[in-house]
Amino acid sequence: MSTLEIKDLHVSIETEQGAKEILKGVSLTIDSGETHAIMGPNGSGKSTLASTVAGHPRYEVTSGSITLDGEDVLAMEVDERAQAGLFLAMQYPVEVPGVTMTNFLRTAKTALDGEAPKLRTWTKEVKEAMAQLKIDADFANRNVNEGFSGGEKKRVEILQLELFKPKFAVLDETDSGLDIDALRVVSEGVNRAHSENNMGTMLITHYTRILNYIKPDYVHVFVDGQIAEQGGPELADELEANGYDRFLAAVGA
Ligand SMILES: Nc1ncnc2c1ncn2[C@@H]1O[C@H](COP(=O)(O)OP(=O)(O)OP(=O)(O)O)[C@@H](O)[C@H]1O
Repeated sequence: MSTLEIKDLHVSIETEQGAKEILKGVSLTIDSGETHAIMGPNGSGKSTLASTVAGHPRYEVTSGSITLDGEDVLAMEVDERAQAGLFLAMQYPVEVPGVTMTNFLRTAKTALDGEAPKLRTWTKEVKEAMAQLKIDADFANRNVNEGFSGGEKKRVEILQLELFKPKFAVLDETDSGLDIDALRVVSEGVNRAHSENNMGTMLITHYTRILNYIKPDYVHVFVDGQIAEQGGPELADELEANGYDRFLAAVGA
């Protein structure tokens, strides 16, 4: 079993007015196989948490720690974090002109594993994963995310998740912009990664709809750079019914 542990994390960004603290002491422990949903109002710092775990240079960790099985994640470069088993699916996946999906997937898999996957089994695996995610075979020859619709980009993120087999995934608003069918297909991909690889997940979302498909073990309410409350799936239902008012009032926002 693996553990991703975030302890009393404080993160600032540099603005024109000087340093601004966005995360104000976040603690969260995710074990293999667990799904933790993070819900919170706009601007509360959810994406900042995701980007900090992934190692985005813009975010400065002023105190606290992130460890993966006791190893200091904050001391790792971005590629080392991926090699250690962390995966980030971003709110806005980037386009990579001039690099086909086929080349990208194989190059990334080689970099992650330290050796090239066997061509015959790999090609079969990619084809099967694409079919399960209902991604047309033509996409293999297209440049990464170039001209992909929002929903297509999200499917391709989950394709990577299934092929790269990370220990932990951070999914930042993977449900945004998905139609009902795509939401189901994408959720099934995440669920497969759970059951087949015992992946742990931090799932950032605004809507409880995705939680009908990907069942969270824990729900954390994120307000003003902190976790205001944690509970089980019933907490998501309360948020859906009542919004964030009671949590915002508690921090005086
Ligand atoms: N360059 C910047 N200058 C000032 N404030 C910034 C800058 N970058 C981020 N922030 C602020 O950091 C806060 C946290 O943003 P973040 O994207 O992490 O929130 P979020 O919870 O993911 O929001 P959303 O639900 O809208 O995606 C926001 O108030 C945002 O305006």
